[in-house]
Amino acid sequence: MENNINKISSDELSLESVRESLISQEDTIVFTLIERAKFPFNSPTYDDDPSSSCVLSGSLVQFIVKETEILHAKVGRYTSPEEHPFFPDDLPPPLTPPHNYPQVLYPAAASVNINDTIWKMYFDKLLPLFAADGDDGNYGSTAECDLKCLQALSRRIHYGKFVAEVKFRDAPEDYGPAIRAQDRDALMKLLTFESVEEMVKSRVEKKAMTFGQEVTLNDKEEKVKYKVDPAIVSRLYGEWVMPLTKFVQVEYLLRRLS
Ligand SMILES: O=C(O)C(=O)C[C@]1(C(=O)O)C=C[C@@H](O)C=C1
Repeated sequence: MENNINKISSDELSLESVRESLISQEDTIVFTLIERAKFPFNSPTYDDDPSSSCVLSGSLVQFIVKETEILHAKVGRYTSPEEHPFFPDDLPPPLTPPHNYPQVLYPAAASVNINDTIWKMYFDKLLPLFAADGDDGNYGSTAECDLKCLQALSRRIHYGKFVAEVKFRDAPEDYGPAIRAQDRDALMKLLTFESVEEMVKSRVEKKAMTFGQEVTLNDKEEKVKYKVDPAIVSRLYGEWVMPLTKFVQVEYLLRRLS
């Protein structure tokens, strides 16, 4: 079962419980990448200037993400402190009754949303690394897979807010002076654990091997094939997911005492 922070009250929050959630979210990220890799690149999905016969004002993927977020906003998705829309402007209010989320985060956390950066990273850097060249015409399904990847990455990266809150509560005497001095470098140093990062990279590579292994009944098959290159998943974490999670932590902490 997904380790959801909402089931954890503010008092039970610990570095261990938050790290457990990050570990569980790795599975979601690996599975969503595997699903996206079933389709080729399908470049018309990303065409900002679709043909004049098309009534969409942006790309197909923008349309799918925006319209899905409008629907999800109506059912209260973005009232959860774990969820961040990619197109936050003009979202409708929830039609569903409000949910009482535990107040774990400092209120200024709400202003931290780095989905623009995540969007660019996903489409400019990551997708070209793992989507095979080609066009099979399944643009709607492709955009739906992109949406799932983006949501999973955004959730994981913004989880940095919870990690930062725990770290602050565990050592206010260390973090307080750096926050008051608005010293980004000092905060980054305090919250970084290189040995943990190495473990995360190895684990996600192993998960990509385990979950994405092509299964055959031919025992003589010599070379095992993977649906998404495990080295790319490890690189995704090392170059983008963890640095962006740390960036969110710093942004959160800078606002923690304001
Ligand atoms: O586990 C932590 O302490 C985190 O801050 C999370 C995380 C990560 O993104 O996985 C980020 C920074 C640390 O250097 C190690 C790991």
